[in-house]
Amino acid sequence: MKLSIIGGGAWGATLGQLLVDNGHDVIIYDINEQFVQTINEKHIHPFFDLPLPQTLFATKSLSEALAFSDYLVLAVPTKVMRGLLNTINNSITTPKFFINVSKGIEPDTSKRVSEIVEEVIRPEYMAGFAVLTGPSHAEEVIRRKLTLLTVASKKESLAKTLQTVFSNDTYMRVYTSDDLIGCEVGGAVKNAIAVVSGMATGLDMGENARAALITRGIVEIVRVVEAYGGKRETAFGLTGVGDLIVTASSENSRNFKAGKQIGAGKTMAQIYAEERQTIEGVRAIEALHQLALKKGLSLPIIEVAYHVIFEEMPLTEAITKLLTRTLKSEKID
Ligand SMILES: NC(=O)C1=CN([C@@H]2O[C@H](COP(=O)(O)OP(=O)(O)OC[C@H]3O[C@@H](n4cnc5c(N)ncnc54)[C@H](OP(=O)(O)O)[C@@H]3O)[C@@H](O)[C@H]2O)C=CC1
Ligand SMILES: O=C(CO)COP(=O)(O)O
Repeated sequence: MKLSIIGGGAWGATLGQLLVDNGHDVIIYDINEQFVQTINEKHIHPFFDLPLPQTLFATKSLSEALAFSDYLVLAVPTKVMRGLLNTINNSITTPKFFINVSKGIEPDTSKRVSEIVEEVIRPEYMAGFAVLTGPSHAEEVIRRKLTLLTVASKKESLAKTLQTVFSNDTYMRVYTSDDLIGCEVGGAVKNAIAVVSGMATGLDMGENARAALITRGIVEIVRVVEAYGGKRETAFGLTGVGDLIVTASSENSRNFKAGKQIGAGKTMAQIYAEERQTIEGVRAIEALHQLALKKGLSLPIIEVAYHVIFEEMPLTEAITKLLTRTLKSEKID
């Protein structure tokens, strides 16, 4: 099959290698001239300094990427997603399948990527939508380490096709799901919880506290998944708990590392100045804070992060706020 990857950063370029390993023809589109050159001339991953397949080709031309195939893998940060989709909508001339691999929720609108795609792309050019997500640090997939993902779509046939396209017998096994909402939401909320887990680690609160945050974070994932109309069971699968486990305590996670730096006293401005790569969790915290207000959801861990990051509340004060809430039963409601 032919596929076009839109965004050649850590994840997009890694998926490029996976798809070439699986025997597909791939083009990567990225706005970053240096990334495109690195992929085409040095055959090196732009972030990891590891070899990429010689047949993996990158371009700075969106029209070339759109003309190449009918399958668009959306691998850009969610903050540029709407703008990019508008450009795509103005350039496409044939229907496309959209496969989102980014993880986030749009602040202000509280929209998931599937909703943004549906809103922006003219219906006659929308062949189908799927999300491919789960616990998958690019740092490991690029080294062909064993990884399980889930592909979800309202169209069962599309999910099944993509399951075959992305799976292989050596390091990648893909499951299907019919719960598009649950899968999309899990990936976004776990990033927010990973930031808080990093904060606790940066503050040297200990492993008990981190386990507590991760476990109570699962409750917040469940609440958000259900608030969007997703299934509770999805929150406990690869795209929820699975992705939370891999993100919320890993030095490979940009979200966890950003949280750690906040815990150690850095401001977001300092962190952004030092980190080239996408930190989705901070934007998710803003979006989820707004969602909690709109829908009356109880998301205390995410609220703590919001106070610290967006209202400059000292982290220790935010934690006291969390601990002095009314005592209650552990059950998920
Ligand atoms: N890294 C990982 O392990 C995983 C990441 N993801 C998700 O994938 C998404 C992308 O993450 P990741 O690859 O890590 O991020 P990176 O920051 O590594 O890469 C993003 C890439 O998109 C490019 N880009 C930005 N704006 C545009 C645009 N308008 N058109 C085309 N390309 C653009 C960036 O270029 P420039 O640098 O010039 O801005 C950069 O090359 C995120 O939502 C993330 O949560 C999901 C699973 C795993
Ligand atoms: O989504 C990821 C792993 O599944 C990557 O997480 P980070 O963006 O925190 O690095």
